[in-house]
Amino acid sequence: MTSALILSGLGKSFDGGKTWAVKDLSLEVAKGEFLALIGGSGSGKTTLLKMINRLIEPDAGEVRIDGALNTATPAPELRRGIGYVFQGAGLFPHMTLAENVAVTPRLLGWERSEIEARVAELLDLVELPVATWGDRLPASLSGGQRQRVAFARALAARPLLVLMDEPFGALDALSRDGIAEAYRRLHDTLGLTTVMVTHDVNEALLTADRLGVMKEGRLVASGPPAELMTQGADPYVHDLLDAPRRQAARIASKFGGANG
Ligand SMILES: Nc1ncnc2c1ncn2[C@@H]1O[C@H](COP(=O)(O)OP(=O)(O)OP(=O)(O)O)[C@@H](O)[C@H]1O
Repeated sequence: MTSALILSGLGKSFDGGKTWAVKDLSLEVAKGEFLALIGGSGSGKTTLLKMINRLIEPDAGEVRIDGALNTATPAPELRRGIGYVFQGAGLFPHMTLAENVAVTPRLLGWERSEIEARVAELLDLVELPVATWGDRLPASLSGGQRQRVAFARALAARPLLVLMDEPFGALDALSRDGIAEAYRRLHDTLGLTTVMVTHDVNEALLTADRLGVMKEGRLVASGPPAELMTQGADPYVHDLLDAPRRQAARIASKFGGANG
């Protein structure tokens, strides 16, 4: 079976080769897989993600999507075929929710009736039905609602590959949890392939099928959460994945007796 995504020897330097934000990175993502990229600040996660949809052009290596080089298609066209969700939603403030969701289908020249049906379907899917919510402007929504519209917009043109950069970053812990779960259901129902960059190790552990751990531009580990947590060969990977457990233990020891 063709992988959804193949990265081979990918590299990016922002200073003419003195240092590398991403270095010789190879990775395959299977169709239908949900991969979370974690790692410290500045480890190259966002740079890697943006090389997939060509918001950043690599200095080394190549990216294949469904077997085809991502350079075979002009970048704007390539991006219309890939869902992209980033922190803070990035909705167009002067457009209604329905217009925001319709942006890519419009650019692709879909029929008006087809666009309307798709917008209704997606706003339903993210539980903001078009009859009630379609004409609202983004400013009148909560952060979580805006983020749900951002998912609807990213999925409007039926991409099979979705890239997400800290998609839940601006939300409070409760909304974050609910929306991460809701997105995971969408991922499964629609048969998507998702690559998500996150700082939140808990979220990565709970949402993803596989984790990719980055450190100083390199992929230092990759595998299902359970495997990485138990093997823990690399001390950095172990420390990173063990952080939620250490926090839980500290909370338990601080408050454990409070409820009897
Ligand atoms: N446009 C740019 N120009 C120069 N340097 C850059 C640029 N974008 C990223 N970098 C550098 O590349 C390295 C990797 O950055 P990147 O944003 O990919 O890391 P990250 O893992 O996503 O970090 P964070 O978790 O803090 O968002 C950093 O050292 C960063 O300063």
